[in-house]
Formats: sequence, C-alpha cells, structure tokens
Amino acid sequence: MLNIEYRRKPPMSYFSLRHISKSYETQTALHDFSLELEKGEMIAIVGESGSGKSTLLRIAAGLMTQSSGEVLLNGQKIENPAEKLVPGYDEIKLIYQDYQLFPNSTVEENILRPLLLFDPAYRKKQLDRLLRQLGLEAYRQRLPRQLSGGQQQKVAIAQALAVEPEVLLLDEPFSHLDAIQKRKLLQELKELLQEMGTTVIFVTHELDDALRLTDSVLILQKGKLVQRGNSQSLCEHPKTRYVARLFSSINSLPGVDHAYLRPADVKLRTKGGLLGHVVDQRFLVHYNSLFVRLKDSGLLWEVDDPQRRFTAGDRVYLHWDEEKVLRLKS
Ligand SMILES: Nc1ncnc2c1ncn2[C@@H]1O[C@H](COP(=O)(O)OP(=O)(O)OP(=O)(O)O)[C@@H](O)[C@H]1O
Repeated sequence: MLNIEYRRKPPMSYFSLRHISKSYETQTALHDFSLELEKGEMIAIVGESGSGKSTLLRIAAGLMTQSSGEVLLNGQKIENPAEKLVPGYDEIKLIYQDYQLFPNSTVEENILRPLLLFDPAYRKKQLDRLLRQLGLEAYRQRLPRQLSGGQQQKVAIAQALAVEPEVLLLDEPFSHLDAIQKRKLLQELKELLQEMGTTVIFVTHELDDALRLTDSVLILQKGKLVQRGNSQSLCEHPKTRYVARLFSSINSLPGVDHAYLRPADVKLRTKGGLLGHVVDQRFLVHYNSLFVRLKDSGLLWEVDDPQRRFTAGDRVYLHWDEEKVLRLKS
C-alpha cells in the first residue's frame, strides 16, 4: 500500500514551476505554465515579444507575485514579494536585458558587491576565479563606460555568478551584442555553467541563440507552453506555424488549408509541376534563395536552389514529396 502511494507522487525535481498563472489588470500573461528541471539542467524558452517570458522569469526568481501556482527549489517553496520582506534569493539569480552595473565602480568592485558580507578570502577567491573564467583579468580596474557592450555583459554575468547561485535565469541578456560576440559569449558561458553545474533557464526570441546554449527547448506562445523538444523534433514536427517559422520561412500550399512547405523541401524543375516565375534571388552560403511567383494562385514562394540554376526572370516548375507537407493549424 505504502509503495503504491509513493509511486503516485510526482517525481521530485530540483527546480519546479507548478501551474503558474499571472494576470495583469488588462490581460493574462501566463496560463498554467509548468516546468520541472533537474539539478544542472539547462533549458531555453523561446517566444516572441509579449509571450510572457520576462514575467515567467521574474516569478521564478521570487521577484514577482504570481496569480496562482508555486515555485519550488529543492523542495522549498520560493516566496514571492507578497510573502517575503526582501524579495529574491541568492540561490536564484536573474540577469536582465538591461543589466545595470554601478557606473562609478570598477569591474572588480562591481563583481564584489554581492559578496560584501562574505569572508575576505572567499571574496578574493571568487573574484579571481570569475575574472579568469570570463576573460576579464585585463579590465579589473576599468569603469563600465571604459568597456565594450560584451565586456560589460560579462561583468554583469560575473556579478550574478559571484554568489554561486544554484539557478541562473537569463532574460535575453545578449540583445546588445553583435552576432559574432554573442555566439562567442554563449559558447564560453555554456562551458562555464556546465563546469559549475548551474541550473539554467535562458529566455530568448532567437532560436539560434537558444540552441547555442542547449538542445532542450520549450516554446511559449501567448503565455502558454505549446511545445517542448530538441531542435530536430521541433524542426521536423512543429505544432504551430510559429514553431515552424523559427527554423525557416514556410510556403502556403495553394488551395489547401493549413498546409505548408519549407523552402528546402521544394524541388525545382524545368518542366512538370506547379509553374512559377523567379522574381528575385539571393546568394547564400549553401544555395541561392529564390522568390517565385506562382502562376495560377499568385502566391509568392521562397524556395532553395542548391545548384544555383535559376535566376530572376526564369520560368520554374515546382514539386515536392507529399510527406514533406507540414499541417499546421495555428
Ligand atoms: N506590468 C504590466 N502590466 C500590464 N501588462 C503587462 C505588464 N508587464 C507585462 N505585461 C504584458 O504581459 C505580456 C507578457 O509580457 P512579458 O514582458 O512577460 O513578455 P516577454 O515575452 O518577456 O516580452 P519581450 O520579449 O518583449 O520582453 C505582454 O503582453 C505585456 O504587455
């Protein structure tokens, strides 16, 4: 009997968001969102602007009061601002898009701020380790304004990691960086966080950024979890048009409701198939991307031309394998 009761209990995970909902005065930002993370697990949440990502992270950090649901860390309830005098926890750190460094404090002083009450030997050890791990040793005496955006971002990350949080919540913190800087920082951060065994939730609207940190992705749309999976499963079996479009544009099949084709799944011929005219072309690394106006429907399709055979003004016939058609309702 005891054994059956035990098995019925949900498995205990390290960081749990259970049935979280949040309504602002005029709208609901999160609907019954649940997520269970193991210690050291990294997950990315991808969603468009306004899908509720920041709201979710603020609730997860204990910095915003949810309308319903609960957050648990290692079995302990995370209290929200309505329940806790000083909101937030050292164990759960949130890094925002607009991180704020102290402008008149050096890099060293900024990183040491959260450690003011700690033992001096520990403070020095943490500071030296973070400066080394984040490649900031040469900048320790500089003020934030004397650093590039990427270096400032690293200082903000070092500051958040100084207290060795168990959980790190990243709210699109790389949006100020250019693509090359961002890729490099994401790779460095991934290695560092894996080494530290930190549990991470990274929210972003860029799937590419998400996949650089983790292959475990969750898709949020209008405050609801719509799909969870790795890049292959999301790409091959998207549940919504939004999920499908995170990977490539999609072409609507003329005369068939809710049926779409990816540009890479359309084959190009000189005769036989759906007739169209190439109206534009772009040279990309592995193929030319063509814009083709379909003759009968007038739809504009984007298709890949891996052999770079067609150019603007050409007639082209399009066909595809039926199994490549994506059926997407919303
Ligand atoms: N303080 C607030 N009062 C009322 N509505 C709010 C408030 N904060 C957010 N919202 C609304 O809740 C929804 C979710 O907002 P949230 O900031 O969580 O989305 P997001 O996915 O983080 O967006 P972005 O990527 O643009 O930062 C949005 O529609 C937003 O307008």
